Amino acid sequence: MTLDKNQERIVTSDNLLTVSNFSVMYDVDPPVEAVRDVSLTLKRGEILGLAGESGCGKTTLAYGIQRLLKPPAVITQGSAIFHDKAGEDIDLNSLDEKQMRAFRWNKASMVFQGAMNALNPVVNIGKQLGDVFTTHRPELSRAERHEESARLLEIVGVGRDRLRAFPHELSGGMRQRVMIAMALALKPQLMIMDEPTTALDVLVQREILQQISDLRKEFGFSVIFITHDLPLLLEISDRIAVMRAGKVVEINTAEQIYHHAEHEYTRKLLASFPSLTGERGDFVRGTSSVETGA
Ligand SMILES: Nc1ncnc2c1ncn2[C@@H]1O[C@H](COP(=O)(O)OP(=O)(O)OP(=O)(O)O)[C@@H](O)[C@H]1O
Repeated sequence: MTLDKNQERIVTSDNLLTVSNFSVMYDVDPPVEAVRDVSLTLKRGEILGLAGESGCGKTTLAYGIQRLLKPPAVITQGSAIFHDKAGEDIDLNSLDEKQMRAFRWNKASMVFQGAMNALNPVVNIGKQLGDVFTTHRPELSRAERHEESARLLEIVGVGRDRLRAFPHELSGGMRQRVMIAMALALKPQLMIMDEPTTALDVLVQREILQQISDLRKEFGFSVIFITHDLPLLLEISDRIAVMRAGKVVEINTAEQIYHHAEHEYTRKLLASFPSLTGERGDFVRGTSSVETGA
């Protein structure tokens, strides 16, 4: 990867996140070992897809990394280390609640499935975006907040002219773009997206994903993208981690996963998507994919 001159000395590694031996249990009767001894790394600027059938632990892993899990979930072992671009290694386990909240907005943000429904229906979207800056960038003036919010709406393809729109005046796709704008507001280094476009129609979904892929090149953030839509992951991911029953059974580039899957379960998963196996099965990777050298 190329580094700009100022960063050259402080960025020590190409990895943004190192997850080691991470396990999560739901302490119910009988206990559910939802994530079992997962280790993986996320590179700077890459899109890592988390694939696997419903219930395999994708969401639990992502929430666990972000310390968003609530009881009965218990992290039973392992660590997640964030390699900040300022050169510091942050052990997410060591942060208290307040530090973790700041971390979540500033360094790593999250877009959930159905996030668009989380917008406040009686507050216009410009104000809702502006509130992110009021809370986390109190040094900005009102005019600067306004300009930043407008710029964000522009880059996610909503348009600055919608600043005063209320959520109900926007389509589902547009509202989801607003949520992505919020997640991008503080220029995080990591975005975790959990089925962020599942509720949207296929064309809108593809358009938004293409945009995310372009934006991460422009802004240099990494993405962990969760979905059970493997064909979609093959299109947009640089690498894919396949999960089964709480474990990562295979992790490799999208091309390798598609053409040379090593694990029998990965091959089975691929075969379960007719669009990948029939004559029309060749998936087309967008021009936006990057070579990670993984
Ligand atoms: N609050 C809970 N209490 C008990 N078990 C839970 C709880 N939440 C999740 N689980 C279990 O943990 C396992 C992993 O669930 P998780 O939601 O992480 O999977 P997933 O791969 O994200 O599935 P999906 O794609 O359906 O969201 C499943 O067996 C699920 O039933």
